[in-house]
Order: sequence, then C-alpha cells, then structure tokens
Amino acid sequence: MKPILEAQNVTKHFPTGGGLFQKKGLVKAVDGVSLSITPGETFAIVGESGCGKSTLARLLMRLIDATTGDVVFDGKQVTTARGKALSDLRRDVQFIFQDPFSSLNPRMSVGRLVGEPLEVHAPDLSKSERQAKVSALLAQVGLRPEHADRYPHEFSGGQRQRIGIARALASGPRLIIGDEPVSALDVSVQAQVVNLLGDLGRDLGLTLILIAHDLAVIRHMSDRVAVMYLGKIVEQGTTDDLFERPRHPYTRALLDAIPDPDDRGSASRARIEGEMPSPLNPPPGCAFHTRCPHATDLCRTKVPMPQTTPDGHMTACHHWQDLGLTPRQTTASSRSPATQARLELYRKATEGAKIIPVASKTPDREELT
Ligand SMILES: Nc1ncnc2c1ncn2[C@@H]1O[C@H](COP(=O)(O)OP(=O)(O)OP(=O)(O)O)[C@@H](O)[C@H]1O
Repeated sequence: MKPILEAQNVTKHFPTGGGLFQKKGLVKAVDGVSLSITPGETFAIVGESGCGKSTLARLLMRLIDATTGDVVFDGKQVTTARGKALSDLRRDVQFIFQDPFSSLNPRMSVGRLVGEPLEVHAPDLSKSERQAKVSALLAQVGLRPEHADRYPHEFSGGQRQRIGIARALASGPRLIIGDEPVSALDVSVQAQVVNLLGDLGRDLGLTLILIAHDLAVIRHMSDRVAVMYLGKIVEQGTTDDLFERPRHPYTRALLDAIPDPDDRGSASRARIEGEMPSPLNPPPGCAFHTRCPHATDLCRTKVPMPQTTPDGHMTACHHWQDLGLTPRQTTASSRSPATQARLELYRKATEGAKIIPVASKTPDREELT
C-alpha cells in the first residue's frame, strides 16, 4: 500500500550557546530519521525523555522546519509546502497535545473552540450548520451538545482531552499525531481516552502517530513501533514482534524497565541504567554504547547502519545476531504486576467499545462531574 507519510533522512539541529560563558553548539535533536507510515495504521514512537520524539512529531507536520531531509504527506512535499499546500496540510494532519488545558484557550467556549477550525476549513457552512457539526463532533467524543456553552476550566482533565480531540477532528483530518495524549490524565481516565482514540481511528479510518512513554498504552494501541535513542530510530517493527523479540539492547532495556504505576511521580518514565548522553555531544560510534552491556570496540567507533532482520524488524545494532536475545517471556504470569494491571484495564475498556458506539459511550465517573 502507498504510504500516507514518509520521512527521508530528516534531521533537526538546534543551535545553542554562543553567549559569554557558553560555547556554541548544535543539539542534534533528530538525527537522520527515515520512516514510512501506512494509511489507517497506528504507529507509535517510544523512547526516553529527550530522545527527540516531540521534535520529530513537530517536523512531520511542519510545526518546525527540518534542518535537512524530506517529509512527504500523501505524495506532497511537507518540508517546502507554502500557501494552499500548507493550509491543506493543516487540515489533513492534526495534533493532540499532552496537556489539554494549556492547549485550549480558556477564554473561548467549547463551541467556539471546536467550531473555529470549521470556520477556516469549511467556510461555506452556515451558522446553524456549523452549530450542528459542533454538536455532532462533541457527541463523537462522548460529550453532550450543551457542553458547547461551557468553558475549559469547567471540565475534568479527561473531558478537556475529549474537547481537544473534537477540535482536532473538526477539520476532517486523515492523520492525527498524539504527543503523550494521555500521560497527564488519571489512569482510569487514560483508558477511556485511549479507547476513544482507538475507536475513532477505526471508525473514521484515521492514521494515528502516537508518542508515548507508557509501553502498556503502546502495546494496546499500536500496529507498529519505532524506538528512538538520541535522535535516531534504533529499532522498528510490528508491536507484538518488537515486544516479544526485541533485537536492539536498548529496546530490551526499555521493555525491562516498565515502570510501576503506583509510583505516580515517575510512573510514565522508564528507567534504564546510566544517563542518556547529551544530544549536544553524542558519543562516537553507536550512541547507546555508553550504557550497553554488550558494547565492543566496534560499537565505540562505528555507527551501526540499519539492518533488516528475517522477521522484518529494522535494527541498528552491530551485534543483533550474536547477542542471543531470546524471545521475551511475555505470558500473563511473567509480566510484572504493574504491566499486567495496566493491560487488563485497557483490555476491559476495549471490550466495552465493541458493544457501545463511540457517540453514546458513557464517560467514567470523573467524566460525569
Ligand atoms: N527549541 C529547542 N532549542 C534547543 N534544544 C531543543 C529545542 N527543542 C528541543 N530541544 C532539545 O532537543 C532534544 C530532544 O527534545 P524533545 O522534546 O524532542 O525530546 P522528547 O523525546 O520529546 O522528550 P520528552 O519526552 O521529555 O518531551 C532535547 O535535548 C531538548 O532539550
């Protein structure tokens, strides 16, 4: 199938320093990323804080300009789009932010927030047609028409994220990029919103790019996963294969560091031995070699090129064939209680989705306040 979005060797280098006490430098936030997204799939991007996920997401929809490389959406250049091509892109690709409160103008009613994109992308609608469309969008995300007259501060976190999703849907997008769309929400509400996004993806045939720290969310929702480390994709594969047979030592470490959801402060942050090096001064060779238990002299000197494994992963590790990374034991009994509990929550949410259509889905208790 023809990809809906392709990135070819995209980089984003931020110049820093140059002041009295700081040397000039370049933060290599995204450093040579290539990927290809199929229409209708949910593609997840995962990695520790600071590895470049948000910068990549912003490059893909041209919220920032790439330093080098190409992004192509539906056969059209994103990196050089101007005028009508850029406004078409703004209609077709929408963003859902992590913190719905700061992304929604507090002085605008929900009706105006959701109706605003319609004014831009469907200017021919009459006022009453626009109101009807706003009501339909609110229903689609599990809110009521009368919510249109209220303001963002009157809603719970989960409801605000629903408003953000309704606003994103208003222009009729084909691709939605969610940057940590549930990580600011309570766990029970996370399941509702994850469930809603999954339903919308299926019902509307949307392509989703999901950036998340929470590996349980990723496992539950995504078809394929890309793992990022220090600005580069180090492994990519289908979700089940990647979770069960990680081919890169970093992916393995990330999966082994699945966090404890009771530890709220760092619940969504995976922990791995050692510090991630600064993208201002990345190590030579394989960027992961400073934390990798399998590193050799080759890893310290030569950048590993992406290779395709027989089971279709892309991995950028010199030694993936020699490491004996046996399949991970991911049967129910061998998963950590934390992961097991989280997966169970999402599974229950999905079971509900099979019998309740999106429009009439009952929000959870927090949502009803
Ligand atoms: N405008 C900027 N100027 C300079 N450096 C930046 C800028 N934006 C991001 N960076 C740096 O680029 C690197 C990647 O940041 P990015 O926010 O993309 O990572 P991330 O993986 O999304 O992290 P998080 O999960 O914490 O949001 C970080 O070192 C960050 O400090």
